[in-house]
Amino acid sequence: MKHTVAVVGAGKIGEVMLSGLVRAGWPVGRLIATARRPERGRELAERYGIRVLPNEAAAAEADVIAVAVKPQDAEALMTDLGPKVPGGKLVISLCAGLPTSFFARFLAAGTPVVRVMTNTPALVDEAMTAISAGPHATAEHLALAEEMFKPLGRTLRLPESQQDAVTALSGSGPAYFFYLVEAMTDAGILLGLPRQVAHDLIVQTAIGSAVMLRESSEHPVKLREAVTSPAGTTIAAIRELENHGVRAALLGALEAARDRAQEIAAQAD
Ligand SMILES: NC(=O)C1=CN([C@@H]2O[C@H](COP(=O)(O)OP(=O)(O)OC[C@H]3O[C@@H](n4cnc5c(N)ncnc54)[C@H](O)[C@@H]3O)[C@@H](O)[C@H]2O)C=CC1
Ligand SMILES: O=C(O)[C@@H]1CCC=N1
Repeated sequence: MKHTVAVVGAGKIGEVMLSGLVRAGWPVGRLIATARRPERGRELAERYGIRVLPNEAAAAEADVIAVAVKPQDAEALMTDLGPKVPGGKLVISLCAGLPTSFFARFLAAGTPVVRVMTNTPALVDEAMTAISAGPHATAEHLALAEEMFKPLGRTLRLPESQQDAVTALSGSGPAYFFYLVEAMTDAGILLGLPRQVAHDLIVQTAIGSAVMLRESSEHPVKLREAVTSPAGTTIAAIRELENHGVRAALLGALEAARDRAQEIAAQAD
């Protein structure tokens, strides 16, 4: 924790990351945020006691520069900031789609770049973070990225070629589960339950199922079979899911998310 980290573009995911680092005991004097709007900067400084600096000053002071702007804003940011990033810094990209080679284009030769895809459950220290080495990133740089993201949940090292799939699966993944909970709560209302009761029932069911998935050594198919009684209620519901092509819809949805990541990269090329 002797490193100073600057989160450039501390919006939703940047704040999730900063809040996790603060909870993990990263010294607040070693955390810097940058923000486009001054009121956003003041909000972050008040909420976390961290410093808020302009991009260039943040990059000069930090050893680790985490880029958390939208991919569509990355080119403007890097055109301006990239040439001003002093040598010897580690650049971590949190951006969906953009390859590390995109960032290398704007940075001094030899600047190490690491690509990270995390997710919002970092807010409750249950993130899934995938870390990939880009140009000039050594084992030491990957270990430093892990040191930053491990307190926020699980981390995994993967080749960068798998990052668009990771983005589709675990980066966007929380949204799919929230969407399911939303839809199942509506279903409970359709069946006559009060909204709050339906919400509480499905949230606890989601938590219980997630803990079983993590802690039991059983395959998900086995876990589902154990709920599915012959001629029972569950199989009646599963027939409906199959009739509506929910499995195929999920395959298509994740493919669309992966394709969108590739499109973002192509647009930045
Ligand atoms: N929201 C999520 O669950 C996840 C997002 N990501 C990635 O994180 C990045 C940010 O996403 P969000 O946090 O959702 O977006 P966001 O829009 O909430 O945050 C981006 C922030 O960057 C700021 N910004 C833009 N240009 C700037 C500049 N030149 N200087 C300083 N600040 C600047 C914006 O004002 C905004 O506050 C994206 O690249 C996205 O792909 C990655 C994993 C999960
Ligand atoms: O929707 C997005 O593009 C970002 C990347 C992963 C999660 N949110």
